[in-house]
Amino acid sequence: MERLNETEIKEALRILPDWSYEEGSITKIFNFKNFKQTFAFMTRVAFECELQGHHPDWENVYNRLTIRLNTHDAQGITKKDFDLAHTIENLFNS
Ligand SMILES: C[C@H](O)[C@H](O)[C@H]1CNC2=NC(N)=NC(=O)C2=N1
Repeated sequence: MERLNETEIKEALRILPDWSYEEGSITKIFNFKNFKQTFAFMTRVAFECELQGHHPDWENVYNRLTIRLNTHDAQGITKKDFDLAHTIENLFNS
């Protein structure tokens, strides 16, 4: 899949609240009430990742979840990352 350039990435980020482009990934920090809520959300995300064949680099510390998305094969950001970011947002907002 084709790598997006920096202008395309900035443009696509405009409709993704609190996501930013940092160090080769698109990233967002999610905060929850507690660990259980956080891990429940991670589980829902994990099933979607399997469906999409695309997976985040993520880090969980108690009620905080940092998600970073990039495409290894393309060595950058592709539409796959934005598709997954939108899926994650939809799950977060439902
Ligand atoms: C072998 C497997 O299909 C690849 O490693 C997939 C799986 N999940 C992936 N996830 C992400 N974020 N980037 C990839 O390039 C990627 N590639």
